[in-house]
Amino acid sequence: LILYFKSQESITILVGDSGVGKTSLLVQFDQGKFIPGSFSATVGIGFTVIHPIWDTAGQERFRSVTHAYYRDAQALLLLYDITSKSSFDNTRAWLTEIHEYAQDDVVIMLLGNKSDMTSARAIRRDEGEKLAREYGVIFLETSAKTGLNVDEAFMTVGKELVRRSVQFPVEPRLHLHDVMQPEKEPPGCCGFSRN
Ligand SMILES: Nc1nc2c(ncn2[C@@H]2O[C@H](COP(=O)(O)OP(=O)(O)OP(=O)(O)O)[C@@H](O)[C@H]2O)c(=O)[nH]1
Repeated sequence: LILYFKSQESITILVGDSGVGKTSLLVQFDQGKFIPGSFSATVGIGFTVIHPIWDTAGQERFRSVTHAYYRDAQALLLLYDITSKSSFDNTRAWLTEIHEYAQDDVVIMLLGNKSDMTSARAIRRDEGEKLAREYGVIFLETSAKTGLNVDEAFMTVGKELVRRSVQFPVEPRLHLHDVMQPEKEPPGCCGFSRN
């Protein structure tokens, strides 16, 4: 699970089974490139200076830590791997957990990742669409490898957050300086004003 802090003090987190491509998707969005191979296990909560990202590696033993973060998320990207039926089946459990711990008005997006792997596909696009309809969430198929729909996914979430903030303005719940070490923040990073 990764926490991704973006402009306007919105917090987006990526969730989904291990290996579905959460880190790869974020790297593709952030740096516009695909770095093949698994990322070395990020233990506990890590930090990258490029953008403020917390990565808790999506491992079971960190679950209690990650539950606390659901509360502060304005948006959630829930990923499955289109070549892995179990990762797709588990999205229901993730959605249950999200509904239990996240805010009621959180923006949720279901992403079928690795859509470039057409010959190994195990989940049809319409199965993803159907699940998304059932839960009333937005759906896209993405590829962290080719970049397909990666920007669109983050942009769609951003637009939805703006739309909702116009309709239902709320005070930000978590300030960046509550969770970041000031000396690690690059000047002008992230469009936040510190107050
Ligand atoms: N072909 C293809 N491979 C991908 C894609 N996204 C990720 N991968 C590969 O899938 C593997 C897992 O990707 P990660 O980004 O580490 O997955 P993760 O969800 O962050 O995994 P955890 O950190 O264990 O939770 C790596 O070998 C990636 O290179 C994709 O869109 N297409």
